[in-house]
Amino acid sequence: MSAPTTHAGPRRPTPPVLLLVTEALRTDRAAMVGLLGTLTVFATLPAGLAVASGALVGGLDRLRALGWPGASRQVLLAAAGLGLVFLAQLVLPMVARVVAERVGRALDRAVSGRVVAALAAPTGLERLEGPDTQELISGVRGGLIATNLRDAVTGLVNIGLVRAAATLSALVLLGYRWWVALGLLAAYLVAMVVVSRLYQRQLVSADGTPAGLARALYLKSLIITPGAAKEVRIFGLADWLLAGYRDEWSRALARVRAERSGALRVSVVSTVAVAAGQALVFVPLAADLTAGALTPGRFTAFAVAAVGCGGFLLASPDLLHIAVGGETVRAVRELERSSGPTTAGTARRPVPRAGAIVFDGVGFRYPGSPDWVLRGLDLTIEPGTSTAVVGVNGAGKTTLVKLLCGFYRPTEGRILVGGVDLRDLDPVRWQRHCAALFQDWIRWSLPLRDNVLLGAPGHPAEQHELDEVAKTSGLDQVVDELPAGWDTVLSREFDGVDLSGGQWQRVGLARALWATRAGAGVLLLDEPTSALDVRGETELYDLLLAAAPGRTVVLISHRFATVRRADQILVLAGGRVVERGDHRSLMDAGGEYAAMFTAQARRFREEDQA
Ligand SMILES: Nc1ncnc2c1ncn2[C@@H]1O[C@H](COP(=O)(O)OP(=O)(O)OP(=O)(O)O)[C@@H](O)[C@H]1O
Repeated sequence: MSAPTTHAGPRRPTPPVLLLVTEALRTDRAAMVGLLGTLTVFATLPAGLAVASGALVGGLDRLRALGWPGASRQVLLAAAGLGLVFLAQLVLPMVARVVAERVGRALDRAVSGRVVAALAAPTGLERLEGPDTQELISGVRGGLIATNLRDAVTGLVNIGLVRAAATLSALVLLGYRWWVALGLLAAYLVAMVVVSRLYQRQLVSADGTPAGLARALYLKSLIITPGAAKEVRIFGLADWLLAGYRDEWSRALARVRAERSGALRVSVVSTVAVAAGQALVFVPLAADLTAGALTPGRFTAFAVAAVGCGGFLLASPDLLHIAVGGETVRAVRELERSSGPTTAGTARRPVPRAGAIVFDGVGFRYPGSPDWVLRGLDLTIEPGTSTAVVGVNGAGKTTLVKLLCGFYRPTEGRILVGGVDLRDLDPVRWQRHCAALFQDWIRWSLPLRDNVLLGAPGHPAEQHELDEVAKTSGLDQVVDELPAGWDTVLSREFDGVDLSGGQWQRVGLARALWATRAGAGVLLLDEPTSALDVRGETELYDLLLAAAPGRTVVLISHRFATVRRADQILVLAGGRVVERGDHRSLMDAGGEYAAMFTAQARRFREEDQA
């Protein structure tokens, strides 16, 4: 049953100004209230200017008629008022801009932190890989959010200052002739709508720009990234990367630039048209002055008010900054909304201590992809046993592990853990229960000790336990050779050392093992030892199994010498398990496994003989 509809049409999106003001108030209420107060005071200044200059001219008029000291009080008061207004007009915008800068920076920090928190919160990867999220991530990483929000808050203040002042000036004109004030206001409103539309169009044309800019910056960064340095040199990629960077950069900005020049033309035309309207106000004013219907003082007050209305004409980039900042806030709110249910959903059952892992008719397509990676997948992994998964490249082995970790939900079918659907388990506890080493595990630029301990942050680190883990993963020799042992930073970038591929793999294994020590019951290894020689890998696997008694181990490997030791071997093809059994039974069956094993064994024999 679908949820009852609460409104007839799509809801109007909240205007960017409102979004920015509410977020800014949430971030730094005191500064924002001060800012709004400053704006309110500033808004009265042009009206004050009109009144004070009118009073001064009127006073001078009286002075001519009455002389000193009869009109002196009015003249002096008006002059003092005028001076105060000028001073405030000078000081208040400066104060407002400084406060706006502070609020903008605070907002930027808060929003960037919220994006990171929202991205880190979900246990699944779907949201993280979505194109909208990618754009936000590009924005956070490239510092674009920082610029967006700071410029938007400053823009709010700039526009707020002039618009508020212009509105009060228009109100002063009401005291002259209501139809003049309203006519002028109507003309300005039309111009404002036209200009806002133009900026909105610019915003639409900027859609996708952050992603384009991020691609460009990525290409440029490759030229100076140590990790890419070898290939950049050996294949002579520097020129190609630089050209690609320039190309992506200008393509990303091409539409924005084209739109910007169009916008400039139209805003100039609308500004001139409205300025002409404003000038027309001086016709009745002059006529009334000449006819004696207006005193020189009142004429001056209204003339100054008419000029003060010019703030409406402002078609500045601030409007674009406000629109962009508003969109950023909207996107962040949307991200937070969509991240919420994944973490705080209904799935709260504790992880069963015992019981098999069962894939029951599991089918899976990656979000947005029409292709089934797995379909009709049935398999059982008994607790405390080892299972090896084999299959050709792209068969879906890693995908199977990712589903098991709860990074994605099956498109169809279900995964049961001790009889409980994975969807109903507490996702965070389940992920802590799985220790995994993926093909692309992280090489933290941190001391070796942290590289291992991060397998279970917060778990008390006893040195003898760390040493045992190092022994099991073959890391002990590496520790002995490192200049500062466990405290050696594993990165040259941070004044440390770098390890070989095989040594790094042992670090990764030690991390996964540390997680099992901390209580993880399932050990998932996705080609964890591909950089080791065959003998090293086989020995290591034996050690691992011995070091993780009672743990459920799932191993993905293309090395059959290792695979053969598993209690159960699954052959994956066409998205399903096509063969299962232990090494002996699969060899006896003479199927795909036997063929792959024999081919690999023959190759190794030939290599040995050679
Ligand atoms: N994040 C993703 N989004 C869309 N498709 C993906 C994603 N990750 C993997 N795939 C696709 O899913 C299929 C299975 O990939 P998977 O990595 O599970 O294969 P594999 O058996 O582990 O391969 P290999 O032996 O090469 O590691 C491939 O066609 C791959 O392109």
